[in-house]
Amino acid sequence: MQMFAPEAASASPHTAKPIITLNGVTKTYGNGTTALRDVDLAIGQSEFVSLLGPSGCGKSTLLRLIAGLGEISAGRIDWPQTAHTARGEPEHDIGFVFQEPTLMPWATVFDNVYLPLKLKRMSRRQAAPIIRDALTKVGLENFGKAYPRELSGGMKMRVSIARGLITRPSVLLMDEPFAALDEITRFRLNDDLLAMWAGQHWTVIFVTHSVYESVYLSDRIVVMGARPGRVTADIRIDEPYPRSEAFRLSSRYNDYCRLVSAALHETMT
Ligand SMILES: Nc1ncnc2c1ncn2[C@@H]1O[C@H](COP(=O)(O)OP(=O)(O)OP(=O)(O)O)[C@@H](O)[C@H]1O
Repeated sequence: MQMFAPEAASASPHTAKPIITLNGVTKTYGNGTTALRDVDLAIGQSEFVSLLGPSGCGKSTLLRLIAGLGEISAGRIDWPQTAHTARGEPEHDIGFVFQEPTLMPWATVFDNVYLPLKLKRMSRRQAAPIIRDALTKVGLENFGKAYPRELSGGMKMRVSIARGLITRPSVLLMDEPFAALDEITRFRLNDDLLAMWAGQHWTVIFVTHSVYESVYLSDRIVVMGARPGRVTADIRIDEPYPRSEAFRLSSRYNDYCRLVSAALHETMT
């Protein structure tokens, strides 16, 4: 595996304690497909990590296993900083945002965002200020009463992000959330996501196919290769936040994109 580490140690979050560790994680599906083999990875608290790799290299599988959806075939995933229930299950809150906003079409924006709190048995009255705050953060404060069919693709994705964040999770898992959006909307949501992350500093694990998006957003890019899915490079984007259009237009951004593209190319050939 290639490691691209910066010369100088940078301040947190790079030096943060791991919040999730994967050791020798292997996943073989019932049909015999080995989606992941021997994945070792430590995700630091408050890191913004992108998983980048060709189609079928196991990015979504990895995200789902971290979310506790599906059995691991070998190896282990640990949450070293998290308390455990009496049954040994980690007590962490995870937010999940999918590529499709997956909103309930019959429910208003308010009710869509309310769902995770409702599942936690919080009353509408108690939840209302929390939902208003979340909708304000994603720029939809005036759309609580709207239905999904009345929203653009970007707005639906904002609702999905508000719903993913409503329980104030310590880890937000995002599976190609902006892949279906046009470039302008995507850039805007990239900026909004970074602004929210700067305020809260949850840990983000972000799956993408886009080198450009991963370099803009992440402080670390984990490149994966296929057949079997494994980590082939771990690249730090040692560039301060907040990031802006100036970073996107800078030569450093270009250099990082070239470096990451080369690592991706290598894994595919
Ligand atoms: N439920 C399943 N049953 C059997 N095989 C599966 C299942 N889910 C995924 N796979 C296989 O596991 C491998 C990894 O799939 P996964 O969706 O994790 O990759 P990915 O990197 O997220 O792909 P993409 O970028 O195209 O979304 C693929 O070969 C896929 O066909």
